[in-house]
Order: sequence, then C-alpha cells, then structure tokens
Amino acid sequence: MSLQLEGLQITFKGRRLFAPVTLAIPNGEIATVMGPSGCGKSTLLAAIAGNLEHGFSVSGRIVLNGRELNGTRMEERRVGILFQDDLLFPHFDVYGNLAFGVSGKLDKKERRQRILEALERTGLADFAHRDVATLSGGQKARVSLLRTMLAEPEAVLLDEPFSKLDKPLRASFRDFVREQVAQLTIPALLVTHDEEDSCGGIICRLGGEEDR
Ligand SMILES: Nc1ncnc2c1ncn2[C@@H]1O[C@H](COP(=O)(O)OP(=O)(O)OP(=O)(O)O)[C@@H](O)[C@H]1O
Repeated sequence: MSLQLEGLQITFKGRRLFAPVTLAIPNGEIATVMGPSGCGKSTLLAAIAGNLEHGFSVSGRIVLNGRELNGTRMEERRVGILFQDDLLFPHFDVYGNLAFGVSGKLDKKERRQRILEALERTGLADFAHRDVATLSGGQKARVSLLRTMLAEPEAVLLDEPFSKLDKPLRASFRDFVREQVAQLTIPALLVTHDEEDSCGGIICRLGGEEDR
C-alpha cells in the first residue's frame, strides 16, 4: 500500500508545468520533490490534496492505498498537508491547537486521550498548556506537524517545512518528521530546496522546459 502517481501532469491554461511524474511511495517512507522555483512543486502537492486553484487541470492517476483520488473531493482524500507558514492559532494553547486536528466524530474523552497520547509520544507532554506564542520555531513546527497527523491522514504532504528553521533545528525537526511518518506508516511527499533533507530517500526532480 502506498501513494502512487502515474503519469501525473498539470496544465495551466493549456501550458504543461512539468514532464509527467510517475512515483510510488511506500507507507512509512518520504519521497522528496525538487526543482527550480516556479516549476510546480506546490501545485503538485495541491493536485494530490485535491486543492488546485481554478484554471489548473490534472491528468494521470493519483492512487492512495488502492483508492483512485482523481475527481474526488478534498475532504474524501484523507491527505494531510503542512505548509512552511502553517500558522498555529494564537489564542489557543498547544492542546487547543491540537484539538483542531482531531476528528470531530470522536467524543470529548477520546479526543483528549488522542491529544495527550500524541504529546506524550513526541516528548511534548509538558507543552500542553503553553501559549503557542511562547514556543520556539522548532517547537511550533512540531506542534503543526502533530496537528496534521492527529487528523489521521493516509498520506502527508510537506511543503518546505524546514525552510524557516536554522541548521540544528532543521536536523532535529527532520528526524521528528521521519519518526512520525514511520510510526504512522503513511507515505509522505516532501518539497524542499535542500537535497540534505531527503537523506537518501526517493527523489523526484520536476522537469522544466528542457525536459519536455
Ligand atoms: N493562482 C495562480 N494563477 C496562475 N498561475 C499560478 C498560480 N499559482 C501558481 N501559478 C504558476 O504555476 C507555476 C507553478 O507554481 P508553484 O507555486 O507550484 O511552483 P513551485 O515550484 O512550488 O515554486 P517555489 O519553489 O518558488 O515555491 C508557476 O509558474 C506559477 O507562477
């Protein structure tokens, strides 16, 4: 089971953004998308999440755990997405922010248990009632990722999640992301400018004009 992209192409007003992408990401692994600015990396993630802006169209197949996602609504896809500027809600503490990630279908007790377990598992238990404004950049990044993961997505898309962190924080957040993806055994697709972030996993380079 995995996330598979089969000959995926995106066009904007008839212009193709990149050469067709074919990729299979096994559960628990992270594939990295690289390419020059403007080549369509964020747009590729939006196509997978089902959140493309008006004017873009997709061809090829997106298959998640055997389910074809093309044509389905964003809410049905069960794909989590984390942006570099994923803002936490400033008027809520860490616990309150994480509560936004947990399914509303669970009762209050179950929701609370899920959040506390996630905080415990990630060594953030002491932060539950911290005002998010008092967190460091690295801590905020961890809370944002946890919020995304608490929604129990079947795949996660990460759009430059490390770019605002300095080198040591970047390395520890990278490890944190890897642990989370492995623990939840879901496939992840990471957009980054830095090859170091991929650490030897699958790398997908989006082709520019010269590759068409
Ligand atoms: N809403 C939009 N309307 C028109 N064109 C858009 C829109 N959003 C993005 N584009 C264009 O689509 C192309 C792909 O943009 P995208 O943001 O996916 O690139 P990117 O590879 O993620 O860039 P960067 O590395 O700079 O973040 C670019 O040429 C961009 O100008």
